[in-house]
Amino acid sequence: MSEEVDHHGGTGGPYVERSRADWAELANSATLTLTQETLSSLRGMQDPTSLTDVREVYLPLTRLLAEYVKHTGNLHQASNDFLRLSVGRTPFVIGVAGSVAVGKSTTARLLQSLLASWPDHPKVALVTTDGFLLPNAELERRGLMNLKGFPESYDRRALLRFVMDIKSGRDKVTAPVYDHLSYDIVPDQQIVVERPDILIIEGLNVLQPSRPRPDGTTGLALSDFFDFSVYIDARTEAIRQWYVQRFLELRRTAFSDPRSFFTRFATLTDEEAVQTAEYIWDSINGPNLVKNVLPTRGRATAVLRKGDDHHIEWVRIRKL
Ligand SMILES: Nc1ncnc2c1ncn2[C@@H]1O[C@H](COP(=O)(O)OP(=O)(O)O)[C@@H](O)[C@H]1O
Ligand SMILES: CC(C)(COP(=O)(O)O)[C@@H](O)C(=O)NCCC(=O)O
Repeated sequence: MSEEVDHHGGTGGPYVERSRADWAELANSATLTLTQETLSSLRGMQDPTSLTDVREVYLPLTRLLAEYVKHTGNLHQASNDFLRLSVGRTPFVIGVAGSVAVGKSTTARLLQSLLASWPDHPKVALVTTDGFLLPNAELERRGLMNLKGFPESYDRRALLRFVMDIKSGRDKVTAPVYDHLSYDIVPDQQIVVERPDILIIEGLNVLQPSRPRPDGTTGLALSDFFDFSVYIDARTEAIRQWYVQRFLELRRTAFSDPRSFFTRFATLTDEEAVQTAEYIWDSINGPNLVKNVLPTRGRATAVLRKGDDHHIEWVRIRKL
């Protein structure tokens, strides 16, 4: 294995970076139980993640996660002993962050499946933060319809309360549900999370710092309650291309569904569809990535960096 690569001044930076080849070696002899069929069902639209990628990238990541889960459990026990308490362990919370169209949902679903297949079969729940977006009617009222995905388009208080309730060890916590097809919150529908061993929370803004209050003080952030976090990274221009490609595919599929908010896009020509996707990217998702999402990358425990062809090229881990 080669020496660690470090872009932060010799060995002084707070991160260690591993090339894909070196990272892949860390899987050691761990066996992959995931089948091609399961992988296909977990992959997002146009996501080329292969079983080789799972073996070389995600398997080592889950081995590292197993260490974090085990040692967090030991720390919980030691803390209980010290405080002469016998409180139960709260769910281990993993945040998955990154741009729109970078492939967060594939990563989150893969992690859920791989972690759930550990020998002790932990209960692994997955919640996406889009359920905490304000309903379209409220976004319209606040003039935020063209800022969907920006921090201010979420009910941030409800999102923080959700994670705090999870970390309080509550038996049953609920989350609202978003539907990409109708492009809105689904009224009267909820996800129920009942004391999982592990909770994965995936979304653009999960690593956002808390926003300053009017008096200048700051409160708690979602990531204050994370035990581990993963940021999916790639060149901004590459993600823009993936967004446009996915939009073209959605035009052929989801947008043709009469229930879709975007039915008006189903009949666009290729050229018009590319222009529309580029416009949405350049006016909403691109600026959100640069202004709000990318600046949170340094807070992640692990960064998975993709090349322009979607394949993960290197992995960066925060030193402990
Ligand atoms: N307008 C849409 N209609 C239907 N599905 C969509 C639409 N936009 C995004 N999706 C789907 O929603 C999921 C999440 O997308 P996104 O938030 O961009 O995250 P990511 O690509 O990082 O997983 C993806 O599987 C994508 O295919
Ligand atoms: C729903 C999203 C904000 C993602 O939300 P997340 O789950 O990351 O909180 C995003 O996929 C989206 O729809 N953005 C709005 C601009 C667009 O239509 O691409």
